[in-house]
Order: sequence, then C-alpha cells, then structure tokens
Amino acid sequence: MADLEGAFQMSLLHPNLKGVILQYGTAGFRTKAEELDHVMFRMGQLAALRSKKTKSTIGVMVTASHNPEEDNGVKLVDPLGEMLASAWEEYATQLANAEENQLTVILEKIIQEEKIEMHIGAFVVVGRDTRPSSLKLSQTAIDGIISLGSKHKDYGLVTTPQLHYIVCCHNTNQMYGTASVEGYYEKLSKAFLELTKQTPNRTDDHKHLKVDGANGIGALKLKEMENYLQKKLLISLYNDGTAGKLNHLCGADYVKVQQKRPEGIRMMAGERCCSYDGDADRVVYYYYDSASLFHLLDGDKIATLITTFLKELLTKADLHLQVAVVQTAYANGSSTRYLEETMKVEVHCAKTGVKHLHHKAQQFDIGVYFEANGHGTVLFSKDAQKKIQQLVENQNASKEQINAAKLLMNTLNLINQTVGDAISDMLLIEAILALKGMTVQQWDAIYTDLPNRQVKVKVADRRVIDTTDAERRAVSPPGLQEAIDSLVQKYSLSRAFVRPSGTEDVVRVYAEADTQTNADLLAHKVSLAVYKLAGGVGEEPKVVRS
Ligand SMILES: CC(=O)N[C@H]1[C@@H](OP(=O)(O)O)O[C@H](CO)[C@@H](O)[C@@H]1O
Ligand SMILES: [Mg+2]
Repeated sequence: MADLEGAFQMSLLHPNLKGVILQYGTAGFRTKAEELDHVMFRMGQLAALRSKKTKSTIGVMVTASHNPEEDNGVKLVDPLGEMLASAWEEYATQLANAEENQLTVILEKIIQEEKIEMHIGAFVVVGRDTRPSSLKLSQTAIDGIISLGSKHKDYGLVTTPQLHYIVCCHNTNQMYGTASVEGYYEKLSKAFLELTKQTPNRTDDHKHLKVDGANGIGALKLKEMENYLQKKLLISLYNDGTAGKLNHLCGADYVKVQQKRPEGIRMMAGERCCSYDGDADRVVYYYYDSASLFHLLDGDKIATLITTFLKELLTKADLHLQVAVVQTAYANGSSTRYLEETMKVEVHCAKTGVKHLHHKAQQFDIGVYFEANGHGTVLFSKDAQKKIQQLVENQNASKEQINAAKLLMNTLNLINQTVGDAISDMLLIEAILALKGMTVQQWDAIYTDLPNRQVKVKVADRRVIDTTDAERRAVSPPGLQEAIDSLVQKYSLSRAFVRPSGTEDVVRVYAEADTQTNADLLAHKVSLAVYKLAGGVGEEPKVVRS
C-alpha cells in the first residue's frame, strides 16, 4: 500500500462541495470555474501518477478553450504532446467525482491496476490561459502534484499548443525543440523565415493579415512572437484582451458557427483575416468580397490548401510518400468530394475530438487532419521525416528536388505536430499563400462549400443518443435515424446527422443542402425530430436563418 496520508490531508483543503458529476469529455473537464477546485487538485494528482507510470513529463493545461469566460477546464497532456490516453480518461472521471473518503481508495486502485512504483520521480509541467479563474485553479493543480511528492514547473500563461510542444520537448531530449516559450518562437519563426525567403517580391499588402485574438491567450502570445517574424508578416491584432471579454462575440468558434465576422475588427473588401479560439489551438480565415458577402475558410479549406501544397512539393522532390486527410462528420461534403475526386487523396472520417483524428493520421506517411472548426495539424511519420532529411543532403539529387525537400523540411519544422495550433497553422497558411502567390479569394475558389447549418437542441439526457459510423448515424433512440433519413431525402445534395456534444450539455445537429434556405430547413426539421424522439426540454426549436 502506498503512503497516501499526506495526500489525503492536503485534499481536505480542496473538498468536493458541489457534488456535480463531471465526465472527462472530448477535451478534458469543462464547467463553471467555481465547481472545479477539487477537480484541479485531483488532476494534479493524476498527472503525477501518469508521469510515474510513463516515466515521462506530463502536462496539465488549465483552460476551457472556446467556452464563456466564466467557465474553466483542465486537460492532461501525454508524453509526446498527445491527448491523455483514453484508458486513463476513466480514472480521471472517477477521481473527479469521488467523495472525499473515497479519494484515497481510488488513488490506491489506480496505483495497483497500473502497477505504479511510487518511489519513481515524477515531473509535471503546468500552463494556463488568461481566464480570471485560471491562476488560482492552476495553483490548486500544483498542490495536487506536490501532494504525491512530484516535481513540477509552472510555465504560467501559455497557449494550449505551446504546452503540448513543451511536454514533447521535455520527453525527446529537446530534439523536438527547446522546452520554453522562447524555444517555440525561435523554432517556428526560423522555419517561417526560411520558407518566405523564396518570396522576395511580396508586397506589404500581401504580408498584411488581420488577426482576431478572441481576447485570449493567443493574442498575448502573438504579440510576444511578432518581433521574431522580422516584419515578414505584418499583423494587425484585434480583440487583444485589453478591453473585450474572452470569446464574447469573437473568436474562431463564434465565426465558424455564426458564419459571420467577429465584433471588434475592421474589415475592408478582399482583406485576409483570421480568428483564434480562446486557447489558440484553432484558427479560421475569412474575408468580405466586393459585394460585401462574407466568405469563411474553415478547417476543411485549410486542410485542402496544405494538402495541395504538400502534394506539389512531393512531386517536385520525386518522393513517394502517402498523404491522407482525416476529417470528421462535420467536414463540408464539397471538401471531401474535392479531395477524393479531384486530388485523388485518401480521406478518412474519424469521431469528433482531436484525439480520434490524431490517432488515425498517425497511420500514414503524412497525415493531414483538421476538424471543420479549424482545429488540426499535419503528422509526418519518422520514416517520412528521414526520407525528406536524406533528400536534403543527397548530392546526386537535382536542384529542384533538393529545393522541394528543403521546403518540406521547413514546413515540417513550422508545423506543431503535437496538436492543432492557431499560431503555427496561421504561419504555415501565410507561407503557402506567399509561396504560391495566391490571394485569399483564389484559395477560397478551390471548391465551393455546400450551404450548411449547425444547431443545438436541449434534451433531458443527451446520453439517450448513441451513434455509429464515425457519428454519422444514430442507433438510438429508436426511430431517430429513420426520421433523419426521410427528411434528408427531401432535399438535394443533402446530409444531416446528430450527436451528443462532449463539451456542452446539448445535442448537436448538422445539416447541409443545395441552398442555405434548404440547409436551414433541414437542420430545423432534424432538430424537431431530436426534440420529439430524444426527450427535448424547454421550448421547441425554432428555425435559424442567416
Ligand atoms: C462540432 C464541433 O465543433 N465540436 C467541437 C467541440 O466538441 P463537441 O463534442 O462537439 O462539444 O469541442 C471540441 C473540443 O474543443 C472540438 O474538438 C470539437 O470539434
Ligand atoms: Mg481550443
């Protein structure tokens, strides 16, 4: 039996008062900040155990991403910067919900089941976003880490992807980069400057980008990074957190779901703009055309641009590496069709949540994965990285081949392979547009999105909805899928699905069709079916129109 008396005494300072039942969801725990004190303490403890188990550095990130400012949350970062292994999510849920007197029993159970040797040293790195509640909650997580005799380093204010990067650096002997925020800026800016070296004719207009920082950590960190970019990117930063409220009427989630520009940003026709979310792990682009129509370039458009660029470079380098794209059910049907039919790329559909996409993408030489909401990255297998490196050094290769290999090398250095990263993705997009001499309108014109609509339905218990086929079909409650099928049939180019959210207490409905009116109508009719068949509460859903 491990000696957990000290840990138990410390836990009494962070009691489970509210008795709220929480689930380690799509991206960790998320709820009102005042309900999270005991959860943070226990996640600090779990991180210490995970560190002992894996004999590696583990990360604890305090953030609730795109949720309102009053919320908060926590996610654990595994050794190579990935999301916490799913087997441990169950432990997280048990610990978070345990009664005071059960805490030691559950810790003991995890130690035994995982055969954790408690004398092994542990090291946990901690980061937090800019929410007013984050400082105190991160200190509570540190208390939890200390309670199990583990060491820690507090990195303070960082974006989620910066913490993932730092964890990966610690566990790869700093081969991935230097384990600091400065190391992150240096690595990314060096790769960006190398890539844009080949575009000497870019005008200031081309270099100009407007960024909506969602009044969050991304804004703060982009300001810090700006000098490293040596004016090769001219950034106008809006919603930088000095006045507005985090994620309020701004940020990537707002722009994607509302399909409109954020408040607080001045936009002229044709200007390239982008929005980060609250912890800067997602980005979406947008612009107004000369007829004042709003155009959104979401994760699907980003995946397509990056895939096109990589395939062109691989052809020039004459490197035979398999590129695949991983999307979720939310991917616009036009993007999937374009990738499969025009680009002849293999496309896979994974369940919502980055961990699912990440795992699938690991199966290919180069796996490009993006959620439609702008969360994504590119993974290069070890073998692919080695082949690219060898070609850079190959004296028998042609000039064109070597140049393409160098561009690939800098591209992979610019990409944060640990997780989706708004700053890194933005820099890559900017470099690609520069290298291809492409405007945002030309990028947008690669394919035309099918009109779509996302809505939420409140039900008594969203767990009554069970899905299959990467969440594209509902298997319960009875009759729901049949109802959706018959509604979908009434429209052309149509598709619809429903699933319980993993981060909010709602059922999400997605519909697409040939026109916006039809997508809106289909989404509405499907929400009514959910309301009737899955125990809707409150008012009946109303039709949402742009
Ligand atoms: C439709 C949608 O955008 N869902 C988001 C949202 O998950 P839900 O399980 O749908 O609530 O938050 C996740 C975490 O940020 C993100 O990975 C996911 O894509
Ligand atoms: Mg986020």
